[in-house]
Amino acid sequence: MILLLSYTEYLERLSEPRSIVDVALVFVIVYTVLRLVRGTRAAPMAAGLLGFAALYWLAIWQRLATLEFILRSALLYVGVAVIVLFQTEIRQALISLGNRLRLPLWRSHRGQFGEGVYDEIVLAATTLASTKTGALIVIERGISLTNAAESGIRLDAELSYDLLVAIFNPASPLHDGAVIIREHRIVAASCFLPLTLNPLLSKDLGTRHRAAIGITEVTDAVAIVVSEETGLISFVERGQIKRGLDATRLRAAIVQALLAPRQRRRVGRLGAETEREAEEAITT
Ligand SMILES: Nc1ncnc2c1ncn2[C@@H]1O[C@H](COP(=O)(O)OP(=O)(O)OP(=O)(O)O)[C@@H](O)[C@H]1O
Repeated sequence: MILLLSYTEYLERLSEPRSIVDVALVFVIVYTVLRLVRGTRAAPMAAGLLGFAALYWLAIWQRLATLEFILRSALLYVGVAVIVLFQTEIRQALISLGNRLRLPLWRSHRGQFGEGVYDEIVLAATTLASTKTGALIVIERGISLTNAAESGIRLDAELSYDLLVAIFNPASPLHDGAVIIREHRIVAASCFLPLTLNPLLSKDLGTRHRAAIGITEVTDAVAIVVSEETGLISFVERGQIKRGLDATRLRAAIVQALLAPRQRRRVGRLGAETEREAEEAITT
């Protein structure tokens, strides 16, 4: 519509309160989209789309009828292609938007895990890592993991270091697959998770790591992986994997992810301090 207005007419309309709201909304949307795609595989494609938009604008401005016709015809297909190619990112964006919009009372993770629970998970992960025992632990947040839990063996047991280590012991019939944690309980073990289809992931990452990334792409859960091959501990959130964490960093990542947003901001500063301390300890 704006493209049909003359430049001066457009500038005149800009001073109207409604136009100010209009421009502010567009700014917020563009800023949010850029923040969401930053650092993901969508970023280069977003740049390509901007190029497409710039070319389309040039075709209209310079009245290049053939180019404009071709680009206009391609618009519908570009729209469908964007939805198909970015389905993971769109799902993630909607989950994150939904979580932000929900009233605090509706949130199922309210930072009530208790410090002890984090320590049980961290201690189990580091013990398993020291013996190069493979493990996959998924922690539920706002979105229910009932479907994934139903693919495994239901436990509904109190979360403890001993139980986690016993489950992932290679001699245990439950060691294959993922453990799912809800609040302070182990809901199920030996669960099957959806694998990520992200083609940009390192080829070093096998199915355990891909399952961890997959579940965090389709839900807001976080996952902890212990590699059987390398003994490295990884933390996965929103499809992003942080590898080679020590106990301090793993704890900081779990605390940061599980606290309610308001507490998260406060502990974010503490987490940064803890990370700095850990870095200092490594370098000294
Ligand atoms: N879809 C899945 N859901 C849950 N767990 C899975 C899934 N696929 C594989 N696993 C787990 O991963 C194990 C195989 O890990 P694999 O060696 O292929 O992956 P990896 O990422 O290289 O891990 P590691 O570094 O521990 O070897 C399986 O024995 C099973 O426990």
